[in-house]
Amino acid sequence: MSLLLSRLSRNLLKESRSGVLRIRTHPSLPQLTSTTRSPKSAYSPPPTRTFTHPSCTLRIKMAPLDPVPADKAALHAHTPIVISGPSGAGKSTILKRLFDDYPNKFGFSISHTTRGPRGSEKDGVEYYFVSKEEFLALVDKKGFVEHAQFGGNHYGTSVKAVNDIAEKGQICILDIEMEGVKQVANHPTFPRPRFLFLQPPSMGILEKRLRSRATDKEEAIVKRLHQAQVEMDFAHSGQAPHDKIVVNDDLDKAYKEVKEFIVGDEA
Ligand SMILES: Nc1ncnc2c1ncn2[C@@H]1O[C@H](COP(=O)(O)OP(=O)(O)OP(=O)(O)O)[C@@H](O)[C@H]1O
Repeated sequence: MSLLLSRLSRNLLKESRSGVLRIRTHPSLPQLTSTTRSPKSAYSPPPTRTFTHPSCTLRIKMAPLDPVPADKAALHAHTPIVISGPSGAGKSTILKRLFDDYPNKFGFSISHTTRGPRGSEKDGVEYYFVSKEEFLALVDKKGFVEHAQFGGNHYGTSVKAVNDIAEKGQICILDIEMEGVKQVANHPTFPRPRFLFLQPPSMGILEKRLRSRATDKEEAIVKRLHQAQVEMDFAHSGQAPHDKIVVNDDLDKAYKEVKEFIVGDEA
């Protein structure tokens, strides 16, 4: 029986890696029969597979790795760009210029959230509004390229939402913070995007810009500066996936560098 179990676990390992069930038993072993209880919807818990052998019954929860397949051809043709950098580094300023210069070339993916809609927000427009159970089921299925929890609510960028942009023939721009960057870089199936880090010239200049932006209270500025140092340390740690670091000192110069990185020959 232990031989049977070890064969089963080896085969199940193969299945969980490939997402395809392959049960190959040794000819000397009794035939195994299996049945699957399928999930009711895309967000339901994973199916259960029951293996029956004359001496025992094995019930295993299947958790396929890639139930939300990435459209690799579209993502290759329109490779998403992950832009990150400390708050106040100038990401929005530079992206706005880029979108103005290249209307229709870029798209932002629609995120999922477990928070309720506010005001006139509509499902599938500002966000996909889902329940916590639906969100966590998608997390289990590796359906998010990155996700996080803020203020008791979950937020995430789904593989499908990024696919949708690439399938429309646009480059998806993901403006995300450090933990999200790590998740995207380590996603088991999502094709590697291109990573750009926007860096302020110095912490002193970043502080000045945050203060003159005048959108935050003192406490928030102190928090942002602390986090900025963490992000800068990560960016220069040798562990970061960044393909390019642009220092945003002179805005025109920084924009030119970002543009060249993102649109290449078209710049
Ligand atoms: N090169 C630059 N020189 C001077 N000021 C700049 C430069 N780049 C951006 N700024 C200013 O710095 C402030 C912060 O920029 P911005 O809001 O684009 O940063 P951000 O990285 O998008 O921040 P957040 O992550 O908080 O959204 C803005 O007031 C912007 O006008």
